[in-house]
Amino acid sequence: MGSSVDSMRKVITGPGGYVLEDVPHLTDYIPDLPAYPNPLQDNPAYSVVKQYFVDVDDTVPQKIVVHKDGPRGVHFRRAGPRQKVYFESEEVMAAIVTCGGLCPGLNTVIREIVCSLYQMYGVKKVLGIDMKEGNENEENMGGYRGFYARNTINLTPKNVNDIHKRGGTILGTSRGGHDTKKIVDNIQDRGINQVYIIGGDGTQRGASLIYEEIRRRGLKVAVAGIPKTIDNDIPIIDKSFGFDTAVEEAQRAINAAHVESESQENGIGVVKLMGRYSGFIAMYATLASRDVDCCLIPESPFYLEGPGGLFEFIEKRLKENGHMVIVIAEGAGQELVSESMQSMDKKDASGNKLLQDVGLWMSQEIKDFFAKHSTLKINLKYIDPTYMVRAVPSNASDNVYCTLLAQSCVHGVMAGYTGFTSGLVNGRQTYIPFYKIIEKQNKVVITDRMWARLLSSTNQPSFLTAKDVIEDKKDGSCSDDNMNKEINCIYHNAL
Ligand SMILES: Nc1ncnc2c1ncn2[C@@H]1O[C@H](COP(=O)(O)OP(=O)(O)O)[C@@H](O)[C@H]1O
Ligand SMILES: O=P(O)(O)OC[C@H]1O[C@](O)(COP(=O)(O)O)[C@@H](O)[C@@H]1O
Ligand SMILES: [Mg+2]
Repeated sequence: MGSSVDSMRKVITGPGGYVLEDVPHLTDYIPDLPAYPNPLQDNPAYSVVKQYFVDVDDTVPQKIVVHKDGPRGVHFRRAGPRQKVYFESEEVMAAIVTCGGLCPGLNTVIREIVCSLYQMYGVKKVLGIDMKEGNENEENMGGYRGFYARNTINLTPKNVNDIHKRGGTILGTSRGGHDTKKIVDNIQDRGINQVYIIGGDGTQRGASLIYEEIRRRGLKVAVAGIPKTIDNDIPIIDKSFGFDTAVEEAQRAINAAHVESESQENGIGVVKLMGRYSGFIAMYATLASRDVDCCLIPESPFYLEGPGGLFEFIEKRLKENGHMVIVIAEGAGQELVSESMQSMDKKDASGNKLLQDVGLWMSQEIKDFFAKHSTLKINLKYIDPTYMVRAVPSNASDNVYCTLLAQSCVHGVMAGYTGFTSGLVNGRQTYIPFYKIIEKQNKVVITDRMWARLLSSTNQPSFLTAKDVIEDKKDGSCSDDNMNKEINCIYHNAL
């Protein structure tokens, strides 16, 4: 076995091309840290479970589909309770923060972190980095800004008892305002030694900077992330929590579009769904619904006019069926909108591109085209349920998923791991180092099998020429990584 460690990466290699992308541990920079027996060994609920503690050498492969002659490949540390912990119950002062956009399941994760700390590890001090109510001052918003607002809420199993039944986050959230030094000063001032950060790709980037600064200062503070993204755009993990709920909620809008369109002559229902850079919600909602005739996502450029274009397809489908439903992800076709409207290059406080309303724009373009160039008299209804899919409470399967993510995260932190994100990889809970989570964004690969499944289910044009496909494959974007993710998404959705 070989190993290489720098301040960012801990990589262990083994026979047959085995690679472990390990996560940092507090003892990497505080060598004489005392360890204690895990209190779970005396917990009646767990002590009867054979092999409840995870073997330190257990790891989970990133790819489960491998060629018989291929290397064993990248692995991640398996999550779960360890024999030893590096925090005594009484010394723990934990903090939980939620950042970025909303996502179903945020409250479930908060609840389960609190309950796991209290009930499994006997911890009594858990703070929520909270939004101060009734004050419009920017300093008092939730998310990372909440660290400077000096506003915390004591979280106990009692006061989080039924929060998982509510959408949103009881702690509030925000975009922008990440100041690493100020945040770490605040963590130090308050005596916080465990930080649980729930958020998307931007949040995990921020969490990674916080971890690095804490390590630079040599503090005994563990930093852990729980990946949150409604868009499912975080790499490596099978899927993000709340995604199933969002897809389910999107069905309601698609159903409405279908009922509306079917009830009128040449009815067209247009539904806009979330997906700034990645079209996973639109793709899965389309595959689930079977009422959708055309799904448009940011990863698949499309065009309106001429042979093989959207207008031609709409006309054909209306002549065949008398009605149709189009699902469009909000990030799709942005270049077309910019061409025809004044280009808007604005960003939000976190630096995310602000989008123009492609659904509204496309609906108008379709109406104009049919008014001017077709004998068909269309009836178009535009449905925009974007925020509805993320403001709802998480469904049953997401609740279970959130619970396991939160428990895994707490076990990892108590065991002294830091600088990691808790994530599901090939159906197993793992610890993934921050740098792997933030190195790229997960996108739908339109030359992979899942998109082909969608195209064959809707029978829509691919808007791609053979030349585009060859160039896309040359780019290497047809990755095995994504293939694995898709296989797993199907597997989990099927459960
Ligand atoms: N590159 C970055 N470095 C540090 N903090 C970041 C970075 N990108 C985003 N953040 C912070 O993370 C928080 C959430 O980011 P945002 O992009 O809005 O949502 P999400 O985490 O869901 O992607 C914001 O407070 C933002 O300032
Ligand atoms: O209007 P807001 O709150 O900025 O949120 C809109 C955006 O949030 C998203 O849901 C993604 O947000 P996150 O990266 O925070 O998960 C996008 O799909 C959408 O464009
Ligand atoms: Mg994001």
